[in-house]
Amino acid sequence: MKAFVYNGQPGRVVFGAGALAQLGHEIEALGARRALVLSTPEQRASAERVADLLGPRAAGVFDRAVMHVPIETAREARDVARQLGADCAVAIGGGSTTGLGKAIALDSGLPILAIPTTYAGSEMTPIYGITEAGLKKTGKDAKVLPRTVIYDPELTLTLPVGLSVTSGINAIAHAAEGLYAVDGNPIMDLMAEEGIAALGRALPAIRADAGDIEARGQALYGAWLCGVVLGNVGMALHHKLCHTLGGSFNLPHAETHTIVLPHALAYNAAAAPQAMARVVRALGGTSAAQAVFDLAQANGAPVALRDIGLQAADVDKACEIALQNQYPNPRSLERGAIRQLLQDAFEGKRPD
Ligand SMILES: NC(=O)C1=CN([C@@H]2O[C@H](COP(=O)(O)OP(=O)(O)OC[C@H]3O[C@@H](n4cnc5c(N)ncnc54)[C@H](OP(=O)(O)O)[C@@H]3O)[C@@H](O)[C@H]2O)C=CC1
Ligand SMILES: O=C(O)/C=C\C(=O)CC(=O)O
Repeated sequence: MKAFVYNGQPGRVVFGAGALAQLGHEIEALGARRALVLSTPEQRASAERVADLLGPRAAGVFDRAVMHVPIETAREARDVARQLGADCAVAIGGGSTTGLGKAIALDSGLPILAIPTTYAGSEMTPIYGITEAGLKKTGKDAKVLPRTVIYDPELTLTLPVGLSVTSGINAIAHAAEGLYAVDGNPIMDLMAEEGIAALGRALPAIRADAGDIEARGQALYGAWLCGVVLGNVGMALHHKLCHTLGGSFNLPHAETHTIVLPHALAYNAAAAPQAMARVVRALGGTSAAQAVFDLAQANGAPVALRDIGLQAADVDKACEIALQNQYPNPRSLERGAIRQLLQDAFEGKRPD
């Protein structure tokens, strides 16, 4: 076995249908007395439910979370947290809301209690992202890792099937890249394979019945494991491409991950055969790239970048940006092959 470094990250998880009922106990365990509840505008009702459960421990609701954490929103939320004397942030929602909690924690050190309702996995990582003047900057800081995570599958029953599938494949992407990360390790490999397998089982079941609580639980379990992998090891080509396409062309996050992942895996296949074998073991089939493509297509997800807003003229520009500030990757980035990868993803070709 090759040498490796493993960093265990602290964090408490309360998991199960109905787990939201544990919120009061968990807030008390954090020693918090004035929690600021965060949500997107559309999920305000969930935030109010959380505030009701917190009773006198709720300092207020801030419902203006948006994707990629614009600095203006982060500043506004930080001001509100200060004015209300908040000593904790409770984030209920997807990666956008957790990301806002992280922006507050980065500034103030307030502990975060996260209640995820998508499969993005941000709640398991010390990674934050803030967008300023159209540029998203990401970084790592232990302060932003949520102290407690409540995974309650009941809260995900309203997540539309289409988003469930693409968000689940966003999670699979974290694990798949973790399998060939430069700083990967056998513990993360175990979690990655188990996380991919859980999502591979759950997504078709959710498509068949969005109210299947067992499948919703499997999906959250998979998202948890994949999020841990993202939080522990580095990202590679796939995440770089997605950050380029999301950041510079404003493409939707989970859909972009879903479309790009099969092509990134095809690009890396020969350079990372053991990683590919684990993905195949988790999803079935004979090729990791095709297994992910088929999972997406069979469950109604978009497979072509042109269908989610990328213009043909943007492909060259995306290629140029993706080649700058490269993330470590098992296969070196070759301009012609990356251009072809993007073209294939643009057209929605099934990888060979
Ligand atoms: N730092 C990290 O480690 C990571 C960060 N991220 C970041 O997180 C963001 C993406 O996260 P993601 O979760 O995909 O995006 P969002 O948090 O924006 O959620 C995606 C969609 O899911 C909907 N939704 C969420 N919960 C529910 C629910 N219970 N019922 C119905 N609809 C729901 C939201 O609807 P509505 O708009 O109505 O609220 C939204 O349209 C990006 O900014 C990404 O960069 C992602 C992964 C890891
Ligand atoms: O951009 C961030 O907030 C940090 C990481 C991610 O979004 C990971 C991902 O691309 O899903």
